[in-house]
Amino acid sequence: MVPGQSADKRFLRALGGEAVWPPPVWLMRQAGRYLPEYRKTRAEAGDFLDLCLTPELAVEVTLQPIRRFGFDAAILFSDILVVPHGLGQKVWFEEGTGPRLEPLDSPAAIGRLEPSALRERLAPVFETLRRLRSSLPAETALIGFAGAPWTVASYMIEGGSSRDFQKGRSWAYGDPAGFQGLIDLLVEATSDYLLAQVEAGAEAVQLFDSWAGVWPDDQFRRWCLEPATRIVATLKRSHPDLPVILFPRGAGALYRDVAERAGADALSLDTTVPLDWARAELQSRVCVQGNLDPVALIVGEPALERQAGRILEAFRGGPFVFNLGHGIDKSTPPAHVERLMTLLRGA
Ligand SMILES: Cc1c2[nH]c(c1CCC(=O)O)Cc1[nH]c(c(CCC(=O)O)c1C)Cc1[nH]c(c(CCC(=O)O)c1C)Cc1[nH]c(c(C)c1CCC(=O)O)C2
Repeated sequence: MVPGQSADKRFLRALGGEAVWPPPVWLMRQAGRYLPEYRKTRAEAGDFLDLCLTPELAVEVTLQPIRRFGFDAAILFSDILVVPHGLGQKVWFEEGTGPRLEPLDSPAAIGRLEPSALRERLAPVFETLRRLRSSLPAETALIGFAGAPWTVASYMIEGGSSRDFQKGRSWAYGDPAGFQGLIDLLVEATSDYLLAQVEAGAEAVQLFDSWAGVWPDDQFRRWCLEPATRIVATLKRSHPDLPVILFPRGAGALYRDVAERAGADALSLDTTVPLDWARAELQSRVCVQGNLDPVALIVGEPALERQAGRILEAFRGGPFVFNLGHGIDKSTPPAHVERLMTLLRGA
């Protein structure tokens, strides 16, 4: 058990391999701009990074979707880009353009990162988790998270979002040893960051590899699968019972390699993963989580019931957590989330 973990929570039982029915549910990006109460707190905070690093506000926005919908798990409110911030890279969020970073453009710039400062710089995140553990309902599990090394590296190198991550991929092909240096640094920083989250009260952790789907298979194994495997191993060395969820978004057929080799307890499936294949090849090995198209949730009925129904039918009888295939969109009507919860609780 991880510190203070309670194994009777439905979400944790599913991650442990039980077929829990009706299935536990939470939604990626469940705290966010589709909620009016989030927009209000966000306006008070000013800067997005301040919202992430002010425990009082981060606790409030984490709890907002729990109060409204009663999800089985709360995910820490933060962002994957607090890790570059914790390493000393300049990170800011611009209205309309999304995240911006001072680009890391040389091996020398990697040398200037400060892994030893990360725990102190991100101390407010751990305080947020401690407060959440004492304020969440007894049946609600608390999820910690981090971005996976490749996805975080891609933002660090590009200096923000990108369509195809050409700079990061070019570095990996042109100077694999140098790029490995950055990935290794991120494997260690991410493992340490997640360990600190667990010590502060996270009962499960999810690793988001949102851009895992851009690589040929050999590069995927080197830059996505291997780093994730190392992080899982480090976490399990200190906390053998800590459930770990991996989200190699867009990995396609390579999801099976992840299920077989990474040592994770659960895989979060993106919207394109075929249900029958996932049931046979993935759910036989790990708990699966997913994978409703966020657009079906924007649209609502009748598409919502049809799409949610297919997923429930496919994964019933095995370890399963209902979720989206990617984060909830800001244009989603909260009433559609309400409708989804009614459907799921009556499954
Ligand atoms: C790639 C990535 C990021 N952040 C994250 C990922 C991986 C998951 C994915 O692929 O969606 C993960 C993330 N970001 C956020 C959370 C909070 C927890 C949750 O509710 O799930 C989580 C788990 C809050 C956020 N992170 C961000 C917001 C919106 C900021 C705002 O309120 O203006 C939220 C609620 C900002 C952010 N942060 C990031 C981007 C690209 C953006 C801009 C996009 C946008 O504006 O919607 C980086």
